[in-house]
Amino acid sequence: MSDTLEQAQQKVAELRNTLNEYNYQYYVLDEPSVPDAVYDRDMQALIALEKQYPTLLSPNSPSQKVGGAALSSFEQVTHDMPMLSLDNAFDEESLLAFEKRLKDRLKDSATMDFSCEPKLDGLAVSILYENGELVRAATRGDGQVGENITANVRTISNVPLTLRGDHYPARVEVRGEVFMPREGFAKLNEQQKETGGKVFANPRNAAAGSLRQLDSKITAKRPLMFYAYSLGVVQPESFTLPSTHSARLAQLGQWGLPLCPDIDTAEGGRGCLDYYNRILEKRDNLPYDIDGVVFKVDRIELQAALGFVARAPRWAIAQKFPAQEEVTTLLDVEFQVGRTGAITPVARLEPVFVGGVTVSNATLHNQDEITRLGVKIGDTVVIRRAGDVIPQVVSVVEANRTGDETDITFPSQCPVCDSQVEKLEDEAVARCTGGLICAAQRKQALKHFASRKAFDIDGLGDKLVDQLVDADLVHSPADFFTLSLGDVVGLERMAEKSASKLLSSLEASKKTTLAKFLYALGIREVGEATAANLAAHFETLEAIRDASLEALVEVQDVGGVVATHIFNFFNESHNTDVIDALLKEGVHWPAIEKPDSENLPLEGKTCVITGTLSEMGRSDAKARLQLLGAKVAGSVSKNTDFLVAGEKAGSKLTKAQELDVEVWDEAALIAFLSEHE
Ligand SMILES: NC(=O)c1ccc[n+]([C@@H]2O[C@H](COP(=O)([O-])OP(=O)(O)OC[C@H]3O[C@@H](n4cnc5c(N)ncnc54)[C@H](O)[C@@H]3O)[C@@H](O)[C@H]2O)c1
Ligand SMILES: [Zn+2]
Repeated sequence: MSDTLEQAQQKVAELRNTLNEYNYQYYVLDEPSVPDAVYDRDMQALIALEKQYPTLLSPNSPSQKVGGAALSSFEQVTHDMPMLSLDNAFDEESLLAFEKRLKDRLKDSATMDFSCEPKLDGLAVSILYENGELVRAATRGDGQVGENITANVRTISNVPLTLRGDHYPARVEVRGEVFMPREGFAKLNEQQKETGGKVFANPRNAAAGSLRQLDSKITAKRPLMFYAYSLGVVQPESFTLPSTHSARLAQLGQWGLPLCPDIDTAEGGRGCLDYYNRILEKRDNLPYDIDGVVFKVDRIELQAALGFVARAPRWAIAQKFPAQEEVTTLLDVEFQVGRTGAITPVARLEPVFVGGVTVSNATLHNQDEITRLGVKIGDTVVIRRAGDVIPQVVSVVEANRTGDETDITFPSQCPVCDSQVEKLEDEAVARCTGGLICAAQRKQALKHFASRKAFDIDGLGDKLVDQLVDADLVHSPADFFTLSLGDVVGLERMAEKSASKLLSSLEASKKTTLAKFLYALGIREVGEATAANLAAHFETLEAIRDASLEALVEVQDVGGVVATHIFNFFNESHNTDVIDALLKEGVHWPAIEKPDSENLPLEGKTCVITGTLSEMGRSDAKARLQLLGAKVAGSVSKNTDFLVAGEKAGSKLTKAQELDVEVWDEAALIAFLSEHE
């Protein structure tokens, strides 16, 4: 390094300023502005400079202090014994160097035992028990003074309010980590999004934000947990405790304190490295976030001989895992159309190494998420990649804004097929409405069209649809009907016999029903039953095409959302072009004769369907019963006129028998239908 002292001084001042600001955001506001990896790099740079230029060292440097401060809104607690931080190791060499330092200092080269513990990513808490009763709990704060959070800690379900057994010190302080398991974190953020509450960047912030609440009723609703990892003050001093840290942890366990199930012991630095690798491998499958592992000299006597430096014990070290969060630049946003038409904004990133791989794309989920993040193109963004989960943009580093960033505009037209994009008010997802022609949705739409309950085209399975699309022979359903024998025979594994069979089943499928035709179009949320109701209600395709939203909600089982899907579908000209092409190819159906509603055989009757109907399927049965005037309900009551019970019918059948409701088996249903349809 060729820094002059003056340059170094300036750099040190800058780093201290930056780190103090990061500390404030992280410890006071519980809202870090940068990922830990960025903080750790700056801290390591500061430590290196202070080592190189010892005259620059100051007790006020962030490298010498335990980060954090007690908020004045809480009552303050002065710790009887300071709550310190931990030194960090970022690679094998620094861990082995740590072991060597210990041996040199102890002037003893014997292999040492270490207590090995996952480094839970939450916040340190001190819990004081007097005569076995929880009397006080506090945060670490600046290490000397913390915040009194007794009422909040009492709400954490696995923190015992009284110790087990009858042999414990009159006064004992337990230290450990309060954290939020991943599952609870994900649920909490879902809820917060729904209710417009604060969405947390990661489980550590969620834990800190939840614990440092002035209203403990809020804390009580948060899925927090506690694991103990050390003892603080113990009185009377004469109370006999085990002579190793690991045995003391076991003792805490006997008093009823929860311990992390993955703690272990190891021999020497090499043993520690084995443990590190073992836990690293498990990391993604653990139910909670950890940012590394902690190694502590196991024998208390040796710990005492080693002592402390300014902000951390000499006898412990945290070996950090590769970062799961990093910063990078958002270069652009592209919009991808999924198989169901859902449009997802994808962030194109300056490639960055995070979570063990180089990431150059991350999901932005949807428009609401873009709005929530307030993210713009050109921003410095925090990316998170944990396990196999798709990388996410978690926040924007606003401090890096230059003013040249540009807004992200969600397309109003599908980027693949140019059809209108539909976004319902209470749905997060925007969708392409060009279901029949959108290349992104093509295979899915065509497979649905050919399927049994739709056009029921014999011999046209999913694989063949893939082949036809890949060979560029079919773009929309109407193209099926223009296929020539030559087209089909040209495909791989297609003999002439099966090709001509396919053409004749295509021909046969042209004769269908209006209900099947509507179902085959693949309109969102229009299943068989809805399609049948639409057909019965409107009778002709023209009437449905021209129907207003108001007219559509008149149909049985059609609510506002489904009506909007139908309305938008028929108002997309790409779709109506395909429909016209299908009709031109000769697709037809018999006219519906309106049954005389006075004389509908099941008018005014309510029925329930349960069990497995092997011949027709429940939704088909439902649609057909509805066409005959029946109301199909979900549960059996005394107002039920009859129950259709297929195989393996359960509680509904029992209930019907109890209430003396008439029961039809599938054969009875089929007989009734064939007589009345
Ligand atoms: N992103 C930011 O802006 C920002 C700001 C400040 C700090 N940080 C992060 O916090 C770290 C520094 O924080 P720190 O001073 O709390 O130190 P630390 O997190 O590196 O280590 C000390 C803490 O580890 C925790 N811990 C978990 N398991 C433990 C165990 N088994 N035994 C003992 N302790 C255990 C305790 O809470 C303890 O206070 C930085 O390395 C950085 O990753 C980030
Ligand atoms: Zn499209």
